[in-house]
Amino acid sequence: MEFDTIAAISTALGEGAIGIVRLSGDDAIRIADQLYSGKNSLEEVPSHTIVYGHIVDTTSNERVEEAMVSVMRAPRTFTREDVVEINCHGGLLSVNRVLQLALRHGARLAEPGEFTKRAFLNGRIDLSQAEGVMDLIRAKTDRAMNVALKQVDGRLSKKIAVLRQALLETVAHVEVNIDYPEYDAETMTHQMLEEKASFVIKEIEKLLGTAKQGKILREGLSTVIIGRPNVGKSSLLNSLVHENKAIVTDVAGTTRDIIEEYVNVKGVPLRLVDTAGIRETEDIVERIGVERSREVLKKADLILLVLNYGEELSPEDEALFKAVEKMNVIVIVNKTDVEQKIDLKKVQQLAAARPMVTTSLLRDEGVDQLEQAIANLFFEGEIEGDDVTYVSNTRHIALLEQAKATIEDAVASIEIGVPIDLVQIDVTRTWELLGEIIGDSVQESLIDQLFSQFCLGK
Ligand SMILES: Nc1nc2c(c(=O)[nH]1)N(C=O)[C@@H](CNc1ccc(C(=O)N[C@@H](CCC(=O)O)C(=O)O)cc1)CN2
Ligand SMILES: Nc1nc2c(ncn2[C@@H]2O[C@H](COP(=O)(O)OP(=O)(O)OP(=O)(O)O)[C@@H](O)[C@H]2O)c(=O)[nH]1
Ligand SMILES: [Mg+2]
Repeated sequence: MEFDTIAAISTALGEGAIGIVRLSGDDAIRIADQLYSGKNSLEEVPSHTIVYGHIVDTTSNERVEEAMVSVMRAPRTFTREDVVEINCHGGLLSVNRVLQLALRHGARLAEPGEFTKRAFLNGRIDLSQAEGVMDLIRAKTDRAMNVALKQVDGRLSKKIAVLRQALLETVAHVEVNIDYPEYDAETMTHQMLEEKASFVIKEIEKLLGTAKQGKILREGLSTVIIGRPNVGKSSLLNSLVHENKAIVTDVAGTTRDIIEEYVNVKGVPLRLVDTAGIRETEDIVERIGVERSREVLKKADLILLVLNYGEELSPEDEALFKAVEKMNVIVIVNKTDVEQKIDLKKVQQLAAARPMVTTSLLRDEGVDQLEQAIANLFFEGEIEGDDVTYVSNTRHIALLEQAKATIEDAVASIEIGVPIDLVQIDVTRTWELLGEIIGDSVQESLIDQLFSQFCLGK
């Protein structure tokens, strides 16, 4: 495909040792050569070499920068187009000046994600790999990074290709039977179609089975701290974040609204939410906070329920246990440094099979056990093996679910004896839905939207 030549700063904006201006497109080398002054013209240097020289403002004939310039000719490049990377001194102004010069000489400022988009449009990577690139940039833990890296490598793409091939074969088979009945092609019987379909269903289920963990790795585990006023919820957030983010006081009702923080707990990324203590309240501001607390509660993946070691269990505490009955809960009994009033046996009963940890956040005790409990809950016995292909992207999950429903429709139709050429419509649709994951048959507007979420220069 042919596009215009784009340019952008591809390194983080700010001061750094080196900043890179990247150009891609048919004119990349010609444009860069106009700014470049060195031993040879860039048009003459062999592909995939880096050369030393200066960047010159031709209007004033002034040396703007000292640079190393990489020249990479298509198609063995990130975008499959000619690519030039100008490595400048990493001050914000100098990198910007070089970019401005490139734009003046005919390059167009790239849109966010446009380099990666070209890698996709030029067929070097498919859509799920491109989405992996974005996840890679955003990954907050090593595990999340490994998942993204596998996706960039095309692990998911290959799985999808196998399923689509199986579906395509059945469709082709039916077509041959319909169009050329005189050929003695083996008739695609209902049973054969059903076998292929159940293979596809099983594989989709396997992929969807990884979705929960995959999504957690990618987006973070939505974790909500709840408990009566003053039990130490905000102190807990601060301990896990290892910073004082939330205001802690001895006044019950200190936290009025919701505080959110990202933390990495032994490889598990948490989106940690501190709430206003859930209780009946007269204060109208606080009441709004309490209502919002109840709302976030509904969407949580994990609840940290905090109790006070120095107080007897109250009906409110028991109500909290009830409110989170069907959820993932870790019970934390805090303030073990004060005199015990709580009945731990009773807590154990209420906690049932859920993990329970005692802490003194004041003395920084028990936090490690708590972190271990969180990690165990999500990775015990299921540390990812190399053979697991995680599905972590909401778009992919939705498409897999639709594909599964559609192929299940096909199976249901087979079972009630619907003619095979009608069943085939569902099979074809399933093939299309799976194709959307890798970017086959997706609309241009969706592609634009997906890539626009990237950073500038990627
Ligand atoms: N300086 C620099 N570093 C970078 C990038 C970049 O664009 N520039 N990348 C940008 O994200 C990443 C590397 N990703 C890349 C992926 C593929 C190709 C590439 O040229 N692929 C060719 C084959 C190259 C070969 O085998 O020699 C291809 O697939 O056809 C380049 C970079 C990270 N580091
Ligand atoms: N003795 C003792 N005090 C603690 C401990 N953890 C927290 N506190 C104190 O308990 C008080 C309340 O702590 P917060 O973290 O603000 O409690 P909270 O649950 O967020 O309170 P609200 O936001 O008002 O609902 C503060 O004075 C803390 O210093 C602990 O382990 N031992
Ligand atoms: Mg608080």
